[in-house]
Amino acid sequence: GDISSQLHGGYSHPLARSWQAERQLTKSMLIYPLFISDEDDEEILIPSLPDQHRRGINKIVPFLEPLVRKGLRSVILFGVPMKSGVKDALGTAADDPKGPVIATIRLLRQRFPQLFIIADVCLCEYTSHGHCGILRDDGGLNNQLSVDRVSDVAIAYAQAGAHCVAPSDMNDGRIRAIKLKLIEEGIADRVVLMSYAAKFSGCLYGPFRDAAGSVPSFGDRKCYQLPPGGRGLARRAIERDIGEGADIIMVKPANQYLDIISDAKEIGKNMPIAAYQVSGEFAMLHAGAKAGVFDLKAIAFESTEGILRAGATIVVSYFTPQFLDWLES
Ligand SMILES: NCC[C@H](CC(=O)O)[C@@H](CN)CCC(=O)O
Ligand SMILES: [Zn+2]
Repeated sequence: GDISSQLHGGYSHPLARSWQAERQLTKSMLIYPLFISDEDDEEILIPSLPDQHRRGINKIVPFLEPLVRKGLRSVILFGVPMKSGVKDALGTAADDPKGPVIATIRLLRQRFPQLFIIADVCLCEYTSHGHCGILRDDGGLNNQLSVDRVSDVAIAYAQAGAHCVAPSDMNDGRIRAIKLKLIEEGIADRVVLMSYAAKFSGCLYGPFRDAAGSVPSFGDRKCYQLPPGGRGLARRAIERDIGEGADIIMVKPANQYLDIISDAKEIGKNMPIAAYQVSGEFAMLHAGAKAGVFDLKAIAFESTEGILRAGATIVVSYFTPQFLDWLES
């Protein structure tokens, strides 16, 4: 037939096939989530999140040493207060100078100078009600109080030495508030502001909430995380956060939201786009592999390469430790 119908030759060799990808997965694209307990010697497997643990500050360095040696470049910290009586309506413990996140930021900065430390910023792990902000009497989020509090926590993490703060709260205007406070503190030039700009409500965060003890005590997050059908709303949230000063835009979840990642890349064409393969997506892949649907390593690569194909060059992945081995070989 007509030679123009012949495409097979262009991908007839493994190297030619790899050349078809616009972006190749490398170790430096990967961010590894860590759950930091306030029980210093704890190291507990998280049943619903395969291969992941909640660790106290005394267990973090020995765990990270081999990973850093293998090329781990970045971690994102989630504080998990396990001690009783810590949580309150304001999430006061979030920026406790002796709390797990601030202590771990300081420790990791000192122990692993090359490691890029990202602090997730939210209140849901620290509030008695489990919501990502401060509540009004009617149970909704008080936007001003929530934004004031979230931005204060972000500054505390930055002052403690976090290279990057990543507010996952989804309160309106928190990016602008954090950027302004970073400028006021004179540290805006040394802190990356990564916005969870398009973060959707839905059913894919269950294992994380088990791990972090951050299940809302009532209601849900549908009034502040985006509705899964809201593609235009996500585009508006991305545009807003870019305008408010975000340095990196993150989309979350990832594999169920590849169109949003490509929208984010189109809108934020001049900036890096991150995506978070969340706990439910990760656990689902493990369940599929366990059920014999596919090989775990194969689906880890195929799902992550799909996230890159959509336009992300930064991936928050619970597969990171294995990728450090798989990308080596
Ligand atoms: N701050 C919200 C945490 C949020 C899940 C939730 O809505 O509870 C994510 C963490 N940023 C969950 C991440 C995950 O499921 O892996
Ligand atoms: Zn939250």
